[in-house]
Amino acid sequence: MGSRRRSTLRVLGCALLITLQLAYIKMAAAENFVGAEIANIERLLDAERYADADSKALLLLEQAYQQQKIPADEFLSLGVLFLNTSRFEVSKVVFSAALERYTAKGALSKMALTLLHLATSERHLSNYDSSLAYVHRAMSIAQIERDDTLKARLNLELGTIQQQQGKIEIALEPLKQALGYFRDNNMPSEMSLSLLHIGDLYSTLNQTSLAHTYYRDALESIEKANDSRLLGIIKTRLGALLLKTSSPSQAIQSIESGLKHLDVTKDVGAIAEAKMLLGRAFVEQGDTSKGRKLLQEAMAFAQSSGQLKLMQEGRLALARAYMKEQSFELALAEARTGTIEARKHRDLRDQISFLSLQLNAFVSLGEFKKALDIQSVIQQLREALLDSENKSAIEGLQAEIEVIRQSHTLEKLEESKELALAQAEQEKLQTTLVWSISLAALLFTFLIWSRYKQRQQTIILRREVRQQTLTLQEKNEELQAAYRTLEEVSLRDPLTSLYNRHYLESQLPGEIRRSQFSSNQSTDTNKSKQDLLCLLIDIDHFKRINDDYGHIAGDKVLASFAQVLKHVFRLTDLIIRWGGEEFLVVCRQSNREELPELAERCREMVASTPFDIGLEKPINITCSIGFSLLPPDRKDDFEMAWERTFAVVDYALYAAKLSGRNGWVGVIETLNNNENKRTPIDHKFNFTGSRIATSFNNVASIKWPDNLD
Ligand SMILES: Nc1nc2c(ncn2[C@@H]2O[C@H](COP(=O)(O)OP(=O)(O)OP(=O)(O)O)[C@@H](O)[C@H]2O)c(=O)[nH]1
Repeated sequence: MGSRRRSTLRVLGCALLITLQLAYIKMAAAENFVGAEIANIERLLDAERYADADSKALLLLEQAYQQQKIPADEFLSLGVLFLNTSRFEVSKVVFSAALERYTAKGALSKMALTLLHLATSERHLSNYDSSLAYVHRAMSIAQIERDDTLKARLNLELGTIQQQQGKIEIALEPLKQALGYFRDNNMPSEMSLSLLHIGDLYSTLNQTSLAHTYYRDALESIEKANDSRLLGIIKTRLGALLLKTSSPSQAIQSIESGLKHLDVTKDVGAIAEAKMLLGRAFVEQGDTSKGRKLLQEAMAFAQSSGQLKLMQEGRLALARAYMKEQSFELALAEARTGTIEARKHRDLRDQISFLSLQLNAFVSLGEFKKALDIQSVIQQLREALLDSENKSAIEGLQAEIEVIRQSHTLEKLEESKELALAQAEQEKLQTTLVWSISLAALLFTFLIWSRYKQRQQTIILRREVRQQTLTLQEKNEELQAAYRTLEEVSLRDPLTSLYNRHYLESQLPGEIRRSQFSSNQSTDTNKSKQDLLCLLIDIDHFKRINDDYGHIAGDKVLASFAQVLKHVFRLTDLIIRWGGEEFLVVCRQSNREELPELAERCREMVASTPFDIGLEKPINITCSIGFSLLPPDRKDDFEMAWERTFAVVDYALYAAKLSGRNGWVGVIETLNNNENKRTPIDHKFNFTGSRIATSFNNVASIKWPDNLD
């Protein structure tokens, strides 16, 4: 008997071991699969088969979503691959997936790193607002984590964004902060990159000798680190500077030497930038056809990777080349397109450059009236630019004045300290003299001295207390920022940025109490805006969208759907992603009579909005809505009121779906005396009667769920 039990146990043990091993092998196989796919994608990128690499990466992402298993670290490194090959649209999508996963896991450091990469991708695509938003989110995490290296890297990115936005003076501050940190911590590559960007700023400001010094420093710092990519970039920037000081042949030499370094690295983005510069240099030297060829090559790359800034730079150079060749009409066409693009992106400097070109072309064509018109537009733009630069400069000056004021105060303090010391010395001499005369004088001097000492002690103590208070304040602010970040993470749905049901649960009891209190307080005349309204909205046949176009397209529809809801409802209404493709809206300070109008506005807006899912044509969708007054009948406690309301709107939504979708059904209010026949909803929720509204023919045509059984 005993031996049989032992052998049964052994068999069970073996089975468990095999199951565990199989699960492990399955997991390892999935990871190996992702790893192998990423290696394939890397090979495609190396072979410059970008379109194939893009679609393979998106497919991999889709599969990961379907299996609901996103290996965040692998996707982070995949994103970096795309970022380094200037495929910014794809890198954005891949980083977003990794960020979603890291956010769910609460991995703060990884979140911050991914946010930084997202900021870089958005910057290259000239989406500066999003880029800045990502940097600020990452910065608050770096603060919580006290990660100074990350802070410095974020400052470097921040300065680069501001530089590209044309905010030259403002950009200098974060770049110098980053440089200081990298220098103190002996990080040559990062230091060199910061020096390079500061050099760029001075070059934009036409302070060429300062720019040259920074570029030289950047070169010196990188030569030790032997980083070909940076070496190449710095040499091309030096070339750009030489071009400014009108030495095209020297510029060509420097850029070509830079290109040699870059060719080894296969950094296609940096190579395109260098080709752009080389093209400009050839145009400047007079070899316009060679220059134009290089410019067009670089512009094609800028277009394919969505880099507007680079595209505009190329367009400007191309227009100048046409001017040199006296092809004024062609130059005019390029300059016009450039002006329109620059206006679209509110880039004043670019607008002025392109308009100046148009001006020259019109003068050359003898069209002086047009030239004069353009001249006055340029003048206005220059004033606007001066205005915005003045504002930045004034801010900078104010900061400088504050620093000078502080240093003056310190100097004064120092002087008074020296005076005090001299006085003490004199007193000491006198004391010695007096001491030799009488003991009483000695005692008197001792008293003065001890009082002076006491005062010193008090000053030191006060300073320490002030310091401690400051540190405490800083800690308090950091803690509050950390709380705010954590609250954001747990109360928002990452896909649509709408609040989730946890948020509703935290807000609703207060709202219900407030509504009940104000409707008890108010007279009949001002009761009109005291109701709470509840609408449950569900996208029709959403599963088909996932099945037909894929999960990523489904996600895009959900995100755009949330935007439509924000248009339909007021800022003060609570819009919640209830789950999947279901959304719940609670309207405050409303009147129950508004319910049908609101539901119809929402239904109509959704049905008439085209939803872009990345295909050639947008798709159309519809939604169904169930609604009710909140609460529909008795003024119960919060739990009862909310449970009953949700059951009613859910039932009404189900009825809307059964009655044909793309419509709404709901309860405006319940009635104490009922003259009409009770509907299935009255029976279901024990209402004496109710006022029902619907978008379908009439109340009698509604197909109620219970009628089906
Ligand atoms: N893309 C995407 N799909 C989701 C998400 N959450 C839920 N879904 C899908 O939404 C679909 C909901 O399908 P159903 O509940 O059958 O409803 P439906 O197809 O909209 O049909 P009706 O509601 O009856 O009109 C399911 O296929 C879910 O997988 C999400 O966050 N993203």
